[in-house]
Amino acid sequence: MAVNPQAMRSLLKVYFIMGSTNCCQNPENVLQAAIKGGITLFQFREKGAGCLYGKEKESLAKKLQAICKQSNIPFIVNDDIELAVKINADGVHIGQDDEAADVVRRKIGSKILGVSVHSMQEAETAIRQGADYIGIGPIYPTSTKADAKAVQGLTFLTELRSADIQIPVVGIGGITSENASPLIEAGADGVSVISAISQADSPEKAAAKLYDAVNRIMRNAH
Ligand SMILES: Cc1ncc(COP(=O)(O)OP(=O)(O)O)c(N)n1
Ligand SMILES: Cc1ncsc1CCOP(=O)(O)O
Ligand SMILES: [Mg+2]
Repeated sequence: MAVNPQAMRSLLKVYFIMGSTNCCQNPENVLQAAIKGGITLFQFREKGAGCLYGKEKESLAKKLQAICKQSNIPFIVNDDIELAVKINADGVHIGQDDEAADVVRRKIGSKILGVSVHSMQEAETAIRQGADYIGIGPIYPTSTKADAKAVQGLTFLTELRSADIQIPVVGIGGITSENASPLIEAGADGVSVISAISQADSPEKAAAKLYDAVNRIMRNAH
């Protein structure tokens, strides 16, 4: 763990994830609007059919990183540890099919490390190997990730919190401002979304709605 858990929890409230293939508009404009709306953390996830590679990917990453920097939004890179280190991103997010968390921790030093987990065993390993937060999901059905695991609802999150595992947790998969409530009530520290913001007519309004919903639910739940 490299980041203070309380600070990490605040950053996870509205965690926007996006790459060029997720946007119907220019990704820079989408990110700028999402930041105006109130997102608290950003993950660059350049992945899937038609995505950018090499220099083009790096160039977009740097543009989006600069936008985040202007507003003090930490910039996380999905999967690509080399890119994250090269451009000095604020952190990385890895899953179970990526490099092991302890290996990644050694490569990134004190940057933020997020790990996707789907079971108690994976969660315990991620914590032992230095994760700052874990991502769990898909909570609801999603069409954004073709190879997503089976929908898990709130079962695993509930099991995790019942076992008194306190690591910061963010939920992912099919989350909107309308269905975020049970997730936060079950103990998540925030929501991570792709399409709810990137596919919205107004990414700014969509981000603001999510921000308001999460804060309202947290006030009532805790
Ligand atoms: C916050 C967050 N949670 C989960 C994921 C999914 O990671 P992973 O399972 O490695 O799948 P890909 O995103 O790499 O396709 C995530 N990216 N972010
Ligand atoms: C990256 C990822 N990992 C699990 S579900 C998912 C996709 C989330 O996208 P959306 O918020 O559009 O359902
Ligand atoms: Mg991954």
